Amino acid sequence: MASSDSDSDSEAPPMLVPLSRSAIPVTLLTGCLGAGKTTLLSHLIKNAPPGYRIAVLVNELGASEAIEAEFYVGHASRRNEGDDGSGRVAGGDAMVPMPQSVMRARGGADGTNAASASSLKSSTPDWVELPNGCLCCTAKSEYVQLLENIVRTQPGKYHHVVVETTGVADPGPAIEALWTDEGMEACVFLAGVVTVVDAVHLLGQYREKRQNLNRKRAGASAEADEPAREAVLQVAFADHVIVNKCETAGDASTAEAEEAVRRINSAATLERADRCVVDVKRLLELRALDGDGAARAAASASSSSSAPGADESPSSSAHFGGVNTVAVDVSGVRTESAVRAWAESLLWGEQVGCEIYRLKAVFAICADADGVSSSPPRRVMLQAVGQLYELTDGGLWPDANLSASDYRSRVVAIGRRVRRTKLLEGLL
Ligand SMILES: Nc1nc2c(ncn2[C@@H]2O[C@H](COP(=O)(O)OP(=O)(O)OP(=O)(O)O)[C@@H](O)[C@H]2O)c(=O)[nH]1
Repeated sequence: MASSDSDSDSEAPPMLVPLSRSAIPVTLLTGCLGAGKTTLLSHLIKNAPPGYRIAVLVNELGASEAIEAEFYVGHASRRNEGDDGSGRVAGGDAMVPMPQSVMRARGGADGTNAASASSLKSSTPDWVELPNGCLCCTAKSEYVQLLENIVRTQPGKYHHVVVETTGVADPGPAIEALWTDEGMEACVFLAGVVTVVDAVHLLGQYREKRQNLNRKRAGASAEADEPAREAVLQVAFADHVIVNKCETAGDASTAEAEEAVRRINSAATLERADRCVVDVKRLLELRALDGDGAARAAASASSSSSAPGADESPSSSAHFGGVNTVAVDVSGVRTESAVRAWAESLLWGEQVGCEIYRLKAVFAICADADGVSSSPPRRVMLQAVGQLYELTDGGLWPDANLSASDYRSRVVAIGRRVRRTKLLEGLL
């Protein structure tokens, strides 16, 4: 319905309708303190295609009880106007994030900050109010609403949203919130999880974890190993990992860091970088959470994670709190009901003995949930994040002339204490 709030509105030119009304991708950016997340944001914003506007939401857990929330808005087009959008970003060792366009608020006790919000609103149209609260544990609904605000109140303004989680966050709840909120599906979708790791310090963080575990066994506090635990989780939940600071780390340490990433999560794509100079197009076009993303990840999980016995090797995951990747291939066709029963038992069962963070699979399905059979079978992709899962129909299996036993389904699981035998239960 047309709005006629004021005379000025009626005289204004009609609002431009975005060329594409499709949902806006949201990329979740994680990584340990100092790994290079801000450096990556700066690189993304400066090198996005002209006119491609990225809203960046930063949520940090401060040293005190107070939560600091910031909202940056990147203007990719400024680089074409002789201004990189920051005034201070380019050059030098100290990378400073988009300071000209930073808006900051500290929420009040009631979760709002009306006074500063209104003064900021008057000075900039880019203000979005962020209630107080931690993105990853208490502010799920506010976080979702904020993203809705960014997209719905300024239609057509942004082409992409990047949410940077705090440097010590477990990204699981944030991913689940984004992936599941039905109200958001109309205007935004989770495009993928990008994790920046520091090639110089990654292995040190994991070694620290082992030391902390030893200390814990000797009676130290349970919180002692939290940062390292989160470092492992950030890699485990990733769809794309940027191994940063490679030049400083040198070839040997970089290779070791890559090997560590692969052992935790061999389904994620991996990219080396210095100062997070990465392929911007690849990052902006990441679509990891759809059916095709599941198929790509399942196909590319390294063969080492599918080797029988690899999951039982003490060295495979001991350094990483038992977090590993296991890939299995199974032949034959299955019904959708059987696949759902298998997934629910694995993800929801109380006696499973493992904890699944991400699950990606491609199945040959001979009958849908209503029992309607298909010959050739259908290609159905499965994605799971934590306890949530989704099946996506990929159409008829491309090769129609196989005998039933020649269809090969593939499952890749990333989690804690994942075992081949456990994945295969209910599939064979
Ligand atoms: N030597 C080197 N330093 C880098 C590289 N990338 C980033 N840095 C520096 O590392 C420091 C941390 O980088 P940031 O981008 O602020 O890291 P961050 O992940 O945003 O850090 P937090 O916000 O504290 O979590 C900065 O001083 C960067 O300039 C790199 O490839 N090599």
